[in-house]
Formats: sequence, C-alpha cells, structure tokens
Amino acid sequence: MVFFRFPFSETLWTTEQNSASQNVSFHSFDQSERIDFDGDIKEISLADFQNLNFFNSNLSGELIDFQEENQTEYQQKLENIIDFIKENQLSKLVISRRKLVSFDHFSVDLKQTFLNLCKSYPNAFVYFFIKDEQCWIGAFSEVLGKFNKKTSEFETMSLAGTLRVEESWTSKELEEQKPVTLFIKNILKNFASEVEESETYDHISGNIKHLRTDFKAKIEKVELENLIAELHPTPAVCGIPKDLCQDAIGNFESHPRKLYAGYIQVETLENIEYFVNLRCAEFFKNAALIYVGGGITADSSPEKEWRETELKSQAILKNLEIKK
Ligand SMILES: C=C(O[C@@H]1C=C(C(=O)O)C=C[C@H]1O)C(=O)O
Repeated sequence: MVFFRFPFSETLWTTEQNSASQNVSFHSFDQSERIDFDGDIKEISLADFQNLNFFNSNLSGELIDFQEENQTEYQQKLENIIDFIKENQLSKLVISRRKLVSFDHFSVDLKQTFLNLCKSYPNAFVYFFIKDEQCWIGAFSEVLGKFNKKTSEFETMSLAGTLRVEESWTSKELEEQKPVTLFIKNILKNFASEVEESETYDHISGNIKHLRTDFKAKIEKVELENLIAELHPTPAVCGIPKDLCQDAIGNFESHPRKLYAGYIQVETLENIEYFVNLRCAEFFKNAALIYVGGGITADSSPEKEWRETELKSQAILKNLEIKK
C-alpha cells in the first residue's frame, strides 16, 4: 500500500486496492524499475490512518553486510570527482551517498514518521509505501512536472544550490543552479512556442534553502511523456551532458540509486504530477538507508559537500518516530 499527501494540503490519500486503474507509480533514477500501485486514488481520514500500525519490525526485507561510506572515503572520492569535472569541463555533476540508521537499539513507528514529515514539510509531497519487500518514505518539494489536463498548461522548476537558511548565496550556488535553468528552458522551447520564466528566488525546505526558478508552458498532451523523458533526470539530480553524467554517476557511486532521484507520478482528475524523489529513505526490518546527494562543481569543497549531505539527511532523521 501507498499513502501520500500533496504540497500545501492536509488531506491524506491512498489507493483503492480493488480497482485495476493505475494512478500512482514510482520510477527509479535509471528508469530500469517502476513500481505501480493499483486502484483509484481515495482519501483516507487521519483517524483511519492513525488506526493502522506499521513498524520496522513488520517489514520483511533485511539489510545485510552494509558498509557505510565514511566521511574520509566520501571526501576522497569527491577529490577525484572534482578532477574529473575539471578534465571534462562539466558545469556540475550530482553525487550521492547512503547514510545508515541501524535499528539495533530502537524501533521506528513508520506511520508516525510519515505524519511527522507531513507536519515538518507543508510544501512537500510526502509519501510512505510498503510493497513486496520494499518500503520507502520521502518528503520533498521539487516538481519535475505538473500537467493540467483541462488547460494543457505544464509547470516545472529549476531547483539547485543548497545552504542553511541563515547563510548568503555565493557564486558557487548561483553558478550551480544556472545549468539546471538553462537545460529546462531549452527542452521546454522544443515543446512550446512560449515559455514563461519567473525570477530566481529562495525555496525553503526545513532548515535549508535552495535557489528556484519556475517555468510555465502550454504543451500538447500527446507530448507529455516525451517531455518528461527528456527532462528526467535534470541536472538538479544528474548533470549535463546527461549521458556522460549518468555514466559517471554509475562509475563513481558505490551503490545503485534505486528510487532515489527518480520520480513519483500521480494522476488525479485535474492533473498529472511528477515529483522528484529526494529527501527519502529505504526502510528495512533492521535499518534504514537515507539517500542524500548534492551538485559537485569545479569550485566544490569536499568537506562542505559532506556537510551538505549531512544537513539534507536531517529531513528524514529528525522526523523518525523512535520507540525505545
Ligand atoms: C540531490 C539532492 O538535492 C538536489 C540537489 C541540490 C543541490 O545540489 O544543491 C538541491 C536540491 C535538489 O535539487 C538531494 O537532496 O539528495
């Protein structure tokens, strides 16, 4: 089953398990995996949701022989990546790692963790699912696309650059967000005669902020799938050129990204929406893996990049409902 909540809303949703339609699907970063949830979307009251019980001990998948990449190893790898970026003159490459949370000494209430995230991140798409051996929870506000079925209007955003809310932007973050904006604009221009672009402004997500530019364009409905295929993965989660960066990610990262940095597709009566799957974690019976990454540029400091991933991991960590 799957539960989710849309940005700026309090209603909780799930899917009706007795209908064959498919309106919710999770797509892996490399597009090799897709998890579909059968059934029409239906509202679930908070009281009904509260009556359900999901703990890590109910999960069947176990994490075995996991070696967590430590700070020294990660920073050394980033040194090599920065050399690679310079050699290939890349404007950015997004690299990630997995942070281990072991459940040896406590258990986690998954339902309450989801509710905590709903409360902490009102602007996020928040989800929680268990299907077969898999369980994921995530909460983030980056939209890959929102298509209005009535007006054919398509909205998307360029989101990149990360600092603590109280810090001031430097050229590093400004330069890091620009290729994302340019990439999105160039693709949209192939699908629409007019593309509306907003000013770039701060997008707050808990204790951190990102730079954000919004886009609007009218597109043909038949082109929607092609547009999403061209947009994903944007340089917010990958890099440009896309193919070279996807290969580099495969070579440098020591883990498969699975659903992290992929997208979640939800179709309602009015819209077809695509949310970027970040600030998320994969849950097992004995542990969770929090997936976190960031855009690396020629100007990156490996230590700051490590800290940025630690900061991003707080989104899940701080909202875990722990029972001793
Ligand atoms: C890659 C992540 O986030 C993305 C990368 C960002 C960055 O590099 O500054 C900012 C927001 C997201 O688009 C993540 O949260 O793991």
